[in-house]
Amino acid sequence: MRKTCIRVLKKEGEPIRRELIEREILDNSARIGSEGEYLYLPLTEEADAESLEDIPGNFKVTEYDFEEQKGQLKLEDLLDEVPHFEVVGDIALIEDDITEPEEVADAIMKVKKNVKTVLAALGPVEGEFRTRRFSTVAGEDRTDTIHKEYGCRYHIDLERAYFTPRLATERSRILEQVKEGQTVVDMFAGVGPYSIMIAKKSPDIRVIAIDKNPDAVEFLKNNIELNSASNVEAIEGDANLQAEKLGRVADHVIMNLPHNAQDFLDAAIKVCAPGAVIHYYDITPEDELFDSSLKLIEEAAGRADRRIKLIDQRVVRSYAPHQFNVCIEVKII
Ligand SMILES: C[S@@+](CC[C@H](N)C(=O)[O-])C[C@H]1O[C@@H](n2cnc3c(N)ncnc32)[C@H](O)[C@@H]1O
Repeated sequence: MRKTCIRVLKKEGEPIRRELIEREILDNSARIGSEGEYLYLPLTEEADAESLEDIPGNFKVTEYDFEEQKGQLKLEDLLDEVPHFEVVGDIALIEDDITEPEEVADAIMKVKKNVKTVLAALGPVEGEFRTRRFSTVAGEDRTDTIHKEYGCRYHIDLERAYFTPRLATERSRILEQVKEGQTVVDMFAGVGPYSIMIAKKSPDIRVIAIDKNPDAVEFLKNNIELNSASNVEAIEGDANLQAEKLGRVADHVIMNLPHNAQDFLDAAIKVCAPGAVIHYYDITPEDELFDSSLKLIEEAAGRADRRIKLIDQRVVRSYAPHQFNVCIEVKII
């Protein structure tokens, strides 16, 4: 069957495949095509110019003759309405406001053969450590799993430490910016998805990964071993106190603590070598996406007699109605 699709170099295909899945526009009824150095990723009928906007990477929208993904059962065949859910390792996560969660969980396990457990979130991400509680709706009664992302493996317990697969593309975007010989300070490292992926790029990159949650740091240390990423130094503690001790070592500072990152800006700036880049994440309303956060960064730099140069500001993903997860990147001079 001939379909509209994305043509991308094989070596650059994975982030784009993930992005299409996240945007729910990868057509599962067709088998991904492979010819020479290219992959052909089939698009759903819903894919249009708007849904393809801002996908990072080099690709071309074209047509291709796909083989059908034979006999593949789809969630749409089993459910009147397919709710939003995400998969971490072999665990599917559904929201707590779903009507008939057992029916949804049953359908997910029938269609997604790799899913062994379906958990329903009992509330939003909360508290200092940004964790959530879950109840088991179907399958094995556990909250830990191994998640694979860009060739790295992460052992995660979803109740004990924060993790989302929805930032995979964003993490790879940061990865592109880090060069051999540089030092990265990941101030809120969690179980290590930014730190480990960056460290795996080159043994000549030094990563200092800080987190206050002792459970997250336990998983981070395991994941450093699991991925043989010995160039990551895991530090348990408060990012303000730990960063203070480091001096001006960083070429990149990752501040992935939306809602609260502003409380750590003074320490972040102190850790920046001249010309270092701060990757600052926030959750902001649609009518004020970047300006307030940028002002906070500028004020913090001023307090340290440093100047900033704006490099980039972008929406990473939508977070809630009229609210967005944004990333602001500034050079600290
Ligand atoms: C949104 S999560 C991000 C985790 C990780 N960067 C990721 O992408 O999965 C924020 C992390 O900051 C940690 N955290 C919260 N307050 C902190 C503090 N004062 N110092 C260091 N880490 C902190 C939490 O434990 C949590 O793991």
